[in-house]
Amino acid sequence: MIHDTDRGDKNTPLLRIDAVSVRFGGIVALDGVSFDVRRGQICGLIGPNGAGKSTLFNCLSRLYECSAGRIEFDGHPLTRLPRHRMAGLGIGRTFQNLALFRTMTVRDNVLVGCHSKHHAGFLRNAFRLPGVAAIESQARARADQLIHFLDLDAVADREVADLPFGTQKRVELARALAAEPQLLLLDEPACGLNHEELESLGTLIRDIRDRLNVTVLLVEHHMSLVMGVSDKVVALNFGKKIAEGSPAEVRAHPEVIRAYLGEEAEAEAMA
Ligand SMILES: Nc1ncnc2c1ncn2[C@@H]1O[C@H](COP(=O)(O)OP(=O)(O)OP(=O)(O)O)[C@@H](O)[C@H]1O
Repeated sequence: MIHDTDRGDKNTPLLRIDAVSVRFGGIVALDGVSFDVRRGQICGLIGPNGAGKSTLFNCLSRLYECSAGRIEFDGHPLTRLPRHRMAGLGIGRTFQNLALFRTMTVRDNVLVGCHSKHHAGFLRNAFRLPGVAAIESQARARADQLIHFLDLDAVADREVADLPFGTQKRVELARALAAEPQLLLLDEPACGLNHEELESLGTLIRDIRDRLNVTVLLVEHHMSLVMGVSDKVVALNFGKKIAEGSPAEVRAHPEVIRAYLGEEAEAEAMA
């Protein structure tokens, strides 16, 4: 619908995490974690509380610096990029606790996302120089497409603060997609959703990949969602990668069972 279909070399992983470690004083939040995410993949990242999932997301958004290791995005080292170059690079993100402009309408929130990619520059905007109107109308068209894609037409002109939590989460998704990311980082998208919303979330994540050509890295505690939607799953525990593979492989991995359920459950599962 909206995205370029062929960006970058198809054989290079879109995201390469290579021996990444993050330390906070004496705490090792990530300890030599490596894995790749291929273009067009939905990759689930799981692990018990404190495993290091958010720390990894924060490294990908450059909110945290890696203490060691390297992250490559689309073949380029992300770890050396200045923070101000992150906007427009092609990594979109949603947050566990929504990060929306609550007193703005749905449409304006999505437009903010469009402008983070196609800003016309302060002087151009201030003097309404040629090109500004075209950029503005492209942004509006794109916002309308995404509002429709996320089934937000009926609330497009309502203030975000007045909407149910599940709807606000879809607004956040629309805004992240408005910047035309190649990679979308979803931080616990199922958290706080009701049963019905949960059911449609899996389909929506697949649609984002299939119809918008966006690669997805998903942190999620809701196991049936992450196992149902992911092409591959990476499991962390105490900052280390303990398993990587298909959902079925990771679900059956003894270290994953031990991390989630304790050693007794592992013995039961093996029996
Ligand atoms: N800014 C920080 N300062 C100090 N310690 C931190 C910081 N951020 C994370 N940590 C620590 O790093 C470890 C990994 O935390 P992280 O939040 O990445 O885990 P998580 O897998 O996302 O957990 P959850 O599922 O509960 O969100 C934890 O021990 C946490 O306390």
